[in-house]
Formats: sequence, structure tokens, C-alpha cells
Amino acid sequence: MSESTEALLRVEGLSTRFFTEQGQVNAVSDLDLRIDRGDVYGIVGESGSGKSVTARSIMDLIESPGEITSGEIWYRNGELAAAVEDDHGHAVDGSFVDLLEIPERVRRSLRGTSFSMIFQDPESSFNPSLTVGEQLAEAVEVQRRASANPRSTRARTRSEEYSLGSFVLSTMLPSKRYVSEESRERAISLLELVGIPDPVERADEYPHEYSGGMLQRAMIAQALAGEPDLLIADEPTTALDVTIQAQILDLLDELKRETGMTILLITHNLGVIARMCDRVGVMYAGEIVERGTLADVFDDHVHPYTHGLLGSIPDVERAGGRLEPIPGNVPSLLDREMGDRCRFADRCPKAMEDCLSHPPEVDAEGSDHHAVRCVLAERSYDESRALPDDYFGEPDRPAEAVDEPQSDDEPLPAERTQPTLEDAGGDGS
Ligand SMILES: Nc1ncnc2c1ncn2[C@@H]1O[C@H](COP(=O)(O)OP(=O)(O)OP(=O)(O)O)[C@@H](O)[C@H]1O
Ligand code: NI
Repeated sequence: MSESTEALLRVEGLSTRFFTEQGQVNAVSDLDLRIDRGDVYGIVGESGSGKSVTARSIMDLIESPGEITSGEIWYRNGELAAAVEDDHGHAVDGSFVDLLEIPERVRRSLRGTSFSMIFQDPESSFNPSLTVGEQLAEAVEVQRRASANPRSTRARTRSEEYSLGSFVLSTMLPSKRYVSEESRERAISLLELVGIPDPVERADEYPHEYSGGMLQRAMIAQALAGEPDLLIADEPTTALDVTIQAQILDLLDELKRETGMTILLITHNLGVIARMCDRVGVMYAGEIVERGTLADVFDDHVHPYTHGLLGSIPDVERAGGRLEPIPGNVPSLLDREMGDRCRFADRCPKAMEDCLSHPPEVDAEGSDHHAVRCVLAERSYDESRALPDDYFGEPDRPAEAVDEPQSDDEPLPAERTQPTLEDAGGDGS
């Protein structure tokens, strides 16, 4: 197996639910994905499709009333596998460890060191009363502790966790000032790495003294402090203006090339996907409906939803390139309101009788891991089996399958009520 096709993370059958007063929300359902080391894996889909919940599930950041209700998250880390093997053999498969089967304390210790996440609003990642440099140095220290001598943890942990020593770290940080000159220097070099000019001076500044773009860079530096195996970037550029967005994407691209880092990139924007990603998962209503290489998804897609997303060619140069919304609304994810049918059927121009039962994910032609959740992967569209336009109550579906004369008295955009695919930087007009 070559380096370039080595899986770093394999998510299998992941389901995450929220148990709210309104009922059970099926935010993520039976989701599979595989992220290879050194790749940028993109997740794209409309608002509310479950992208962030997927990322937060991997990071173990789902909080009540949310819960991962099933699935496996296999992470390749030989050292971790060796450490957990004795006590949690069922969680180990070769050098993979199922993160959902190890003690919570161990899983949480991977945050920052194995997995790091950057968010839309960098403000939330910084404490306003500490300098940026101090906070980066703290992150560096956390990493140092994580890889500290296991014996130093031994006295404090119960025997069950002893073998996990090097993976369990103290979350108590002793002081708000620089822990060591070494970590201060590392903080400065991290600022330099992410392209902050005058890093020595900027290290002593507070977050509010940074511009939005600079703080975004600093947040990336913070995420890199622990030298994570996987960086998860959830809409990392959405709040930024178009020029800065492009710069941040360039930075991520550069970091990927220079450090070989693996990135999970979440975005509404197919232009960003085209520019950054090796593989893509297209999400709809909590499911990955199509996944594969960039070429599978852009050139050989099977799912009409993927086709719809590609409906307008996004402007690759402009990170905020607007996607044309697909007519209709994203379905409710409330369990009691979800039928058994394909979740996209009511908006699908190719909906057939076959779509009234929920399609499993099947392999599609294309790359090794091109998979799709659509009956069209196995049979071609048959107009005689098409569902009538008003089958789902409202004539929501585009009239593509039916040959209707163009009329100019009713501009389609005015009809669109759904939020969907709001993009990063507006439409640039
Ligand atoms: N704390 C919560 N309680 C209840 N439902 C939630 C909670 N967090 C998320 N959800 C639901 O889970 C679904 C998926 O949300 P998620 O944030 O993953 O979407 P997304 O694809 O990231 O959307 P966006 O592009 O707008 O960020 C949504 O229906 C959302 O309402
Ligand atoms: Ni999100």
C-alpha cells in the first residue's frame, strides 16, 4: 500500500441524533467516509445537511441533547493502538483504533494533538485577555504534556489507564504566562508559518489587535501547535472577505504541501472544493449521497443532487463563488417526519417509483471509492416509472424531466424560498 492511499480515518455507519423537545433529529445517518493521509477531503452540501455535526462527531464535540447513536470511527495510530490493545482489544484493528470504543478521557486527549479543528469565527478560539503568543504557547505546552514521559502520569492514573499514559494529559495549565522560552519561540515560529508579518511583535498583541484575516491565521497556528494528524476546517473562510478567503485557502494548500497534513474541509462552496480537495463527500439531509475523487464527483457523478449542486459553475478564482440553489426545501430531519423514501426524491427531477424506498449506498463506476446513494447507480432513468410532478404535494420539482415550453412571465428565482447554499462572500455584486 503506498503512502498516498493509506487511510488515516475510516468512519463507518456513523449516526448522530439530537433528542430535542420537538423530537428526535436525525442529523447524521449511517455515514461512511475514508480520509487518506495527506489528502484534503471535502464535505459539501446545503445548510443543515449535517456537515458540522459530522465534523463535531469526529472531534467528540457532540453535547447533550446530541449523541452518537451508532457507528465506528477508526483512526490509524500505531502507538495509540499498542497502548489500548491490552485493555480495549475490541477497539483495535491492526494499527487502527475505534475512537468510540476507548475511554472518553483518552479520546479527549486526542483533541489538539491528533485532531484539531478551526471554526468560522476565530474570536471564539481566543481568550481576549491573553496575548496571542501566550495562547499559542499554551497550545504548544499541551502537546508537550501529551507526549511527556508516561511515568509522570502513572502516579495519578488508575492502573487501567496506565498503559495509556502517554496519551492522557493533564488539562490543568499552571499559569497564564509563557511556560517556557522554548514554547514562546515555537509560538513565534507558528505565527511565521501561517504568514503573520512581524511575528515577534505580533505575539505580544491581544486578539482584538488582529484583523479578521490575521486572527484566522492565528487560529490555524493554534490548531497546528499540537502537530495534529488531521486538521478539520469548518467553513474556515466564510466570515472573511473574498481576497482574504483566497489567501487563507492558499495558506491551507501550502501547509498541506509542506507538512503533508491531512485536512477535512467543510464548505458550501464547490469552487473551494474544486480548488482544494482530493476527495469529496456530498451531503444531503444527514447522509453522504455521493463520494469519490474530485473527478468522480465533478465529471462522473450519478446523483441528481450532485448534478444540481454543480448546476451553476462556481467561480474558482473567487472563494465566494455562488452556487445556484436547487428548487425546493431541505427536508425535515425530525425522525417522525422522515419517510422511508430517498430523502431527495421530492426535489429530484428524476424521481421514480423506485425512489419511494430508501436507497442503500452502492459502488458506482469511477474510482475505487466512488459510491452513491441513488437507484440511478444501478439502473437508468425510466420515464415510464417517473413520479408525477405533484406527487409530493407541491410542484416543487424542476420541470427538467418534462418538456415544457419556456415562459418568461414567472422568473424562477423569485419562487425560491429555501435558505440553501448561501455562500461565503455574497454574490460579489
Ligand atoms: N444542538 C442541536 N440540537 C438540535 N439539532 C441540532 C443541533 N445541532 C445541529 N442540529 C441539527 O442537525 C442538523 C445538521 O446540522 P449541521 O450544523 O451539521 O449542518 P451543516 O451542514 O453544518 O449546516 P451549515 O452549512 O449551515 O453549517 C440540522 O438539522 C440542525 O438543526
Ligand atoms: Ni456547519
